[in-house]
Amino acid sequence: MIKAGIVGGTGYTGVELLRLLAMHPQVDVQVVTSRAEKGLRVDAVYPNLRGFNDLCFVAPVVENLTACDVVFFATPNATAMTMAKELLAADVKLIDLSADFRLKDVTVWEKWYGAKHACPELLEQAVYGLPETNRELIKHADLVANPGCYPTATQLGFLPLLKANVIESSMLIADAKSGVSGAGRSASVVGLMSESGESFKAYGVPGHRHLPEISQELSQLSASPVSLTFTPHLVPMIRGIHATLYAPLKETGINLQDLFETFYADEPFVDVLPSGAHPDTGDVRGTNRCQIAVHQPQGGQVVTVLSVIDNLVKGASGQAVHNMNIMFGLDEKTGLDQVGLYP
Ligand SMILES: NC(=O)C1=CN([C@@H]2O[C@H](COP(=O)(O)OP(=O)(O)OC[C@H]3O[C@@H](n4cnc5c(N)ncnc54)[C@H](OP(=O)(O)O)[C@@H]3O)[C@@H](O)[C@H]2O)C=CC1
Ligand SMILES: CC(=O)N[C@@H](CCC(=O)OP(=O)(O)O)C(=O)O
Repeated sequence: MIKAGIVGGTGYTGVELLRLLAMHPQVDVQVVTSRAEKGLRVDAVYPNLRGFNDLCFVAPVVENLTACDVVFFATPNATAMTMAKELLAADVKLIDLSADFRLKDVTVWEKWYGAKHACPELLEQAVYGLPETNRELIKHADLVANPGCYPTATQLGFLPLLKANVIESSMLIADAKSGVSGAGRSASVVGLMSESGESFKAYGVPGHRHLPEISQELSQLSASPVSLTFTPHLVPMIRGIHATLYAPLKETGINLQDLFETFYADEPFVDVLPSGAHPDTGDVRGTNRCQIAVHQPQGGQVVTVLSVIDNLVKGASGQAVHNMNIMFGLDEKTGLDQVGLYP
């Protein structure tokens, strides 16, 4: 059994990790941290875990985690980087759900995250954990930077088109919408029912911190430079991301459906829907799946890709478990092969 620890076990992605790992046949969660709930039983704070977890929350300190084989950081940005070096030195593999190790250039990271990076020397060895692009590197990684939720939905939609070099990579548009759980569990005015219910707004239009992440990763796959306009929106739902992606086609006679189906034929967690489909976030809720549809409206010059995920699963904790399966040589679907909730 793989001995796992979770730092930040009371947040939305931490609790989602606890749910997914409770159903994983080869993982034993041995440590779960929380500063606020330290000493309390996990299943007293989260009764949905009764019968699946008899641990108590402990403090997030290195000494509590060094006996683990793998530690997941489900913590705010700038937290994992304060403990990563010591844990790696103790032979613990790390999967960070935050953005601490996603960007390769420390000056770019410090600009977008507004903090000083505590261990820029680890950025080089960190592997960006999008299995669909980095599977071979993830197999041998000790430190995995789990992708952001918007970047996951966006990259998976653009990837087949960029790899096939059939779109103008300097004119990409990503119009993405997220449910409110994307903002985490901390209390905030924007998360109030009376603020986000029955209402819909864009935010981060001048620049969102996921822009450099998406640009960095897509640039590595593209034959020509990538330029992206990215607009996130907050929608009144709890889970889910819907990304509507646009790009000009270099030519119009391409069989886009065939291109996407072939590209993702062997991917366990990317499901290309039949021609003409309109994916629904409700169909991937609670699953590690990304469902994608590709359209060419009126047979014109622009390709429109629709990409949906559950932000807490494929956009965070499910993808983290997928990465763990790859790092430990398990069948990639272990613990993740589930049918979504409906409705
Ligand atoms: N929500 C989402 O859809 C997604 C989130 N992410 C990323 O995953 C990470 C976690 O997100 P989410 O679960 O939403 O966040 P939450 O705000 O819901 O939870 C944060 C958790 O971290 C703990 N924590 C906070 N500060 C510290 C600290 N300094 N040291 C140790 N533990 C700390 C908190 O517990 P306590 O304070 O009690 O210690 C809590 O358990 C973030 O970096 C987020 O950006 C990535 C993709 C999607
Ligand atoms: C709806 C909402 O607020 N979403 C968050 C992004 C989700 C996330 O957690 O992103 P990181 O992992 O990169 O921090 C936001 O826009 O800040």
